[in-house]
Amino acid sequence: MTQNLVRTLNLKSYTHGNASERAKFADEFAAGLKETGFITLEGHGIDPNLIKNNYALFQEFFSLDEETKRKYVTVVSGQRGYTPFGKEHAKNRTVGDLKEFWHVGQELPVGHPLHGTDDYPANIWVEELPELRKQALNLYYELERVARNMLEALALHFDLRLNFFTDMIHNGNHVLRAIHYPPLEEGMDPNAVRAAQHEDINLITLLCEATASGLELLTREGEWYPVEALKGQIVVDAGDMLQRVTNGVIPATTHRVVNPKGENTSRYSMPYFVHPYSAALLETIPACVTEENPEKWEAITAGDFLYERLVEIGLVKKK
Ligand SMILES: O=C(O)CCC(=O)C(=O)O
Ligand SMILES: [Fe+2]
Repeated sequence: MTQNLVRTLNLKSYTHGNASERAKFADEFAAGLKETGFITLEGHGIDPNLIKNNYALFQEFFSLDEETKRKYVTVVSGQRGYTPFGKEHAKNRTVGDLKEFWHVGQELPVGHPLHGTDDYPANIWVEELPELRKQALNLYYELERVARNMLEALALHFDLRLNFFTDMIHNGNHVLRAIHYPPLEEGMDPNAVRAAQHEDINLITLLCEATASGLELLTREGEWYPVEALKGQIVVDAGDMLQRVTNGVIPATTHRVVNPKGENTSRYSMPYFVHPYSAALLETIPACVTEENPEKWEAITAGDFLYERLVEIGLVKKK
């Protein structure tokens, strides 16, 4: 494979461009999501040191002893704090993925009607790493800013009002997930993989460059293809919720993380799952319904959709 299938875009041509540059960015973003499901993004303006500091702090967290880490396992929903190794599995699989991770969620102001509700449990923080809170929240809101730009561009592409998606993600239930994939151990389940093939649940996902390769996308021709990001790039892909509101015009991207082929080392990554607020209705964009592409899904709230999927992947028990 000589040519890179994944398009690289520069966000500055949207945020600082003229009308035609903005339209070009929007159309290329949508084209990338349709062709391969991924694009790599430059010019997003996130300070490389912020990403570096977060990786360093989360690496420190994952290297704490098991007993200390287990203090941060939450009972609420797996949506905040620590999830131990092997718990999450892809939809329709029973073997757990070879990863442990930490979740940071939206912080709503005290007094906000949704503050502290089941949908927005409070974040928990690591006593042993007091610096983590500030660094993780800074990254969280920087990624939210980039997500807003990307979703506004998508609205432009679909000829919708520009705030069509950004209204949905106001106080969105986004999750920043810091993942550690430890080195493979001898005697592990031969079927276990770092992250089995799946689609993300949310609208779009932004991933700061991981510390090692392994991420792969499934092409429309059914072949696995490595997604490589250069230092400082963010990779962006489409989730189930975007597939749903676009009536499949933008399919959810199937991807996975394969086990290391060369050196057996840890891998760290930080996906940011961009979610609507829980009561937002996932309704089909009328222009995405045509005679050849009749409406596929009924409207559902983002919260109900998320709940169904969290049960399927083992992070939440059915009520
Ligand atoms: O680790 C990665 O690069 C991707 C992880 C991922 O796909 C996920 O957690 O949904
Ligand atoms: Fe994913």
